[in-house]
Order: sequence, then structure tokens, then C-alpha cells
Amino acid sequence: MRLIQNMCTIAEYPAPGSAAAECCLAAAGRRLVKIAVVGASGVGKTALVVRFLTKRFIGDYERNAGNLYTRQVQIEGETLAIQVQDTPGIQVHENALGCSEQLNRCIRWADAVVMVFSITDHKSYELIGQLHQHVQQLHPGTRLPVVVVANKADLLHVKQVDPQLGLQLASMLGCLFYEVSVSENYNDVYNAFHVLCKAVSHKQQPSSTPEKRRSSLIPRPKSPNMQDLKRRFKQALSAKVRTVTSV
Ligand SMILES: Nc1nc2c(ncn2[C@@H]2O[C@H](COP(=O)(O)OP(=O)(O)OP(=O)(O)O)[C@@H](O)[C@H]2O)c(=O)[nH]1
Repeated sequence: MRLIQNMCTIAEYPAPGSAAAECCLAAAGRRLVKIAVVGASGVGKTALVVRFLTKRFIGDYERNAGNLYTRQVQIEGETLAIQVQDTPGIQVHENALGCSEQLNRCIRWADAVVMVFSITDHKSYELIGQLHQHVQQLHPGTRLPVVVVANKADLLHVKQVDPQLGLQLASMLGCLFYEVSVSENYNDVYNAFHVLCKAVSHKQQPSSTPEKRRSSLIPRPKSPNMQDLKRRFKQALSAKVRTVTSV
């Protein structure tokens, strides 16, 4: 995709996890948050990513081959570098997800995932449960932050999925949920990404949680005075020697 090349905050990178991309960010001294955007074809993944990165809605795109972009965000006073990986649309073959190795690599690479469906496409909604399971399988032993996004909220007249169902599904899966219209509202799009960045940032810095910070401020009990300990040890020893000699 060429349309955002003129944005100085955005750069295209050759591949997720490529040494070149990560070196750049490391050199800038930024912590890095990696987000993959996944979902069925045509649900608005590219439109969502471009809206988040440029604030603009651009109606038509080439079919996505999977592009990676980066920008900086402010999270709780810290500037983080975030990389957003747009991915090709997922197909379903006889009830099984058709995930390419390229897509699996993107999911493994990610610190967090945005799962998009369109309220105008019931099949794209049905795919979310399976997709969530697939993501968890690719990240065994960790709870990856995931946001479910119901897009095209402006197209109510051709709605096939009640957004309420999306909310129910997301809470059943333990994910956050945002209903957005990429074409009409930037703030909801921004919030969906922002909340993910925050979740990852907290995960990356477990020692800076408020509980930990608080506990480090509580004064520790003072250790017993060494001189006092030595004196008591000597006393106990000489008492024992006295007992033995008196027998
Ligand atoms: N009305 C409306 N159209 C949208 C919205 N978001 C995306 N679209 C349109 O939906 C179509 C598909 O959008 P894309 O962003 O290309 O979808 P995609 O999921 O990246 O598609 P693939 O590249 O095939 O996986 C485009 O014509 C967009 O303009 C929205 O919020 N409202």
C-alpha cells in the first residue's frame, strides 16, 4: 500500500520481527508494542489500521498482502513505539480456519491482537470464536491481550449481527470489545488500540504495577542489631558451658 508514504511518523517495515525494524526502534530507545490486526476478508482491517495511523478514512484499498507500520504513542507519560501488522483476510474451509503460515507468524510475533468482524457479515462474526482459540494455541501459557472490534457500525440498514452479540462473545472470551465505524469515527478506533497498548505496557513492566510500587514504599522491619545478636549468642553459649561443667 502506497497511500501513506508521506506520513513522517509511519514507516513500512519489511517483515515482522525483522532485525532492521527492531534495531531502528531499539536505537531510538523506545519500548516496542507489537499488534496484529486479524479477521475475515473485507471487514475493514486495512481501513482500521490506516484510520488509526493517519486519522483518515480512505475508502478503497488494494487487497491486502500484509503490511507492517510503526508509530509512536504516549501511554501514561511514556512514549512507546508501536508496530501494527495488517494481515490478509482469513478464509474458512469446511468449518476450519484457513490460516497461512504467514498469518501464523504474525500472530506469534504479536504482543496483542485486534480481531475485527463486520456487523454486515455474519460469517465474519462466526469466525471470531475459532480465531480466538487459534491465537491462544499459538501463545500457549500466556494470556495475550485481545480486543474484538465490530466494524461498519454506520451500516445499520444492512446489519447482520447485533453489536450486543459481539459484546457477549467478547466477554465470554475474556476480551475487550469496541463497536466502531472506521468511516465515521476516529476516537473509538484510537481507543481500541490505546487500550491494547496500555495492557501490553503493563504486562511488560510487572514491577511497576501500583501494588508493587506501593509495597516498595512500605518500610521493611529493621534487621536485628548484629552486636545485640552476638552478645545474646555468647550469653547462651556460656550458660551452656556452665551447665556442662557443673554436671
Ligand atoms: N461503510 C463503511 N465501509 C467501511 C468501513 N470500514 C471499511 N469499509 C469498507 O469496506 C471495504 C473493505 O475494507 P478493507 O479495509 O479493504 O477490508 P480488509 O479487511 O482489509 O479486506 P482484505 O484486505 O480483503 O482482508 C472497503 O471498501 C472499505 O471502504 C466502515 O466503517 N464503514
